Amino acid sequence: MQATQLLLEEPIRLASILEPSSPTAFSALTKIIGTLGPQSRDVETIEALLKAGMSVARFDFSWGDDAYHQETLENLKKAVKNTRRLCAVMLDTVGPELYVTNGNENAIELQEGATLVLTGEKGVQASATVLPINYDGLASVVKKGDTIFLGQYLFTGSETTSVWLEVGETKGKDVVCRIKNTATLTGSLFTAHVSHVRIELPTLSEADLNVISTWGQRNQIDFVSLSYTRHADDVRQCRQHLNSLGDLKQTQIFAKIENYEGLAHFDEILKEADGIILSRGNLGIDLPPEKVFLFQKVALQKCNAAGKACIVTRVVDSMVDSPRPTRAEATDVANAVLDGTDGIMLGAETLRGLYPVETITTIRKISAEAEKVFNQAVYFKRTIKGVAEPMQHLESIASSAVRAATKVRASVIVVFTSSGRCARLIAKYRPTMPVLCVVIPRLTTNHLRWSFTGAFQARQCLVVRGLFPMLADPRHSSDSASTTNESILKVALDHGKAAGIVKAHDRIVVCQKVGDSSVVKIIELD
Ligand SMILES: Nc1ncnc2c1ncn2[C@@H]1O[C@H](COP(=O)(O)OP(=O)(O)O)[C@@H](O)[C@H]1O
Ligand SMILES: C=C(OP(=O)(O)O)C(=O)O
Ligand SMILES: [K+]
Ligand SMILES: [Mg+2]
Repeated sequence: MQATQLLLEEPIRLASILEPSSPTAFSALTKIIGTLGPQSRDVETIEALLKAGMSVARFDFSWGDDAYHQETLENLKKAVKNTRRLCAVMLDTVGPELYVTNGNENAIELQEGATLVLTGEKGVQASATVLPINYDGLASVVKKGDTIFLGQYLFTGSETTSVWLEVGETKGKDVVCRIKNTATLTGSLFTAHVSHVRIELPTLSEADLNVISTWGQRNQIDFVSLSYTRHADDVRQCRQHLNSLGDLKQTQIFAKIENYEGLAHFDEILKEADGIILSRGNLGIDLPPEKVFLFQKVALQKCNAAGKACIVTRVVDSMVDSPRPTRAEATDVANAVLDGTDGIMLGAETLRGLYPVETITTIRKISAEAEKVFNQAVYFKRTIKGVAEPMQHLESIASSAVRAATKVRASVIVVFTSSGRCARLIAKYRPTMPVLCVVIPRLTTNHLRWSFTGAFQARQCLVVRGLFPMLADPRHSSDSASTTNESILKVALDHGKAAGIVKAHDRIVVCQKVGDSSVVKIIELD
C-alpha cells in the first residue's frame, strides 16, 4: 500500500495520535458481525453487543440445532426491541466441512510423534488413537505426506487445542497419521482442514437445504453465509433454493471463500454473490502464511470495485481469553479497514470468548481510528477511474453525491431508496461521513396477501460500510412526490440529530428522486 493511501497531514505530531477520540454512536463506519453462542446468547449480553456496535448476528449451524439457535434469536429480537437498534440475521451453513464429533466430550490428549487414525467407519467412539470423521471418502482423496489440521470448533489456530497431522498411509476408510505437535482437543466438535484437497461433498448439504427451508424461512433471514463456496454454481444453487421459498427471494447470499478452490474461482463467485466473506480461519490454513495478505488486498479491491460488500473474519483470536488484543491483531484490524473492508466478523471471540462485549468495542474503536486516516481522495479517484463511461445514471448520481458531500464537508449524506441499490452505490465511493439510508416501503402482493418491502432492504444495509438504515413510516406514500419526501427527510434528520451525527448549521447532501429525475441536493440546516 503506497504511503499516499494514508491521509496523514504531514508532519503529524505523534502525541496528537494519543488524544482521546470522541465517542459517538456512529463512531465507526465499518460494520461488525458477531457469531452468537454460549457466551453471547442472553438478552443482557446481546443488548450490550448491540450498544457496542454489532449490527449483524451470525447463527452458525456447524454447531447447535434449530431449537438452540431459535432461542438465541428470540433473545436477539428482545434485545433489538429494548435497545431500538436494528440488527440483521445471518444463517451460516455447514457445507462440506470435515468434522469429528466427540460425543462424550472427554478431553483428548495427543502426543507429538504418536499415531492417530482418522476413520470413515461409522459408530466409532473418539479416543486418543482413533477419531471418527464425517467424510468416509477421506482415505481416497488424501495421499502420503498430506497435512491435516484438526482444531476445536471455531479454532483460532494459535491455541494448544489444535493439532497438525501428517498422513502416513490409508487402509480402507482409515487414514493413519502422525501427530506433529502435542495438543489437547476439548469440546464436542472438532473441525478438520485438509490442504489443497477437493472434498467431494456438496457445498449445500441436504442438512443445509433443510435448515434454510425451516429455520431460515421461519425467521425470514437477511443473509445466508455460504460456507466453503468453491464455484459460482454453488451460489446459483443457493439462490434457486431461496427463490423457491417465497419471501427468501429477498435474502442475500454472502459467499465464504474458505479454501484454495474458492480463491481460484473468486471472480465468477463475486459476480454471482451479493457479497463475499474472506474466511481467514480456514483460508489461513489452506494458504501459506506469506500469501494471506496479498489475497486479502486483491480480494477487497475487487469487491470494492464491484460495489459489493466484503467481510474479513478471525481478527482478534487472543481476545477469546484476554480483555485486550495483541498489537499484531489490533494492527490487522486497522489494515483490513485501510484495505477497504466493509465489515469484520468475529467467530470464537463472541461465540465462546470470555470478553464478547469488549471485543466488539475494541473492533469499533480500531476501525474508527483507521477510518480517520483512510485516504478517501486516493480511493475515490482510483474507483471512479475503474468505471466504464458513459456511466450509468445512478452511478453518476451516487458518485456525485459523495464528491459533493466531501467538498462541502457535509456531516451526513441522506439517501432515499427502496431496494438499497442507490445506498450501496454511494457506499462504493467510501464517503467519510455516515450515510443515512431512508428505506421507503413498497406495497407488494404475491396474489395471496399484501406485504411491504423494506425490512430486508433496511437490514441488508447493516453489512455495508457507512450505511445507517432507517425504515420510513409506510403511511408516507412511496412515490417520490417531493412533499412526502420533505416530511420523511425531516424524520430522517431528527433521527440523525438523536444519534448525534447531525446538528444545527450542518450541511447535508440529499440523494432522492423528484418527479422522474434523480437529484443531489445540498441543504444548510438552520
Ligand atoms: N421513495 C423514494 N423517494 C424519493 N427518492 C427515491 C425513492 N426511492 C428511490 N429514490 C431515488 O431514486 C433513485 C434510484 O435509487 P434506487 O435505490 O435504485 O431506488 P429504488 O430502490 O426505488 O429502486 C435514487 O436517486 C434514489 O435516491
Ligand atoms: C468464518 C469462517 O468460517 P467459520 O467461522 O464458519 O468456520 C472462517 O473460517 O474464518
Ligand atoms: K459454518
Ligand atoms: Mg470456516
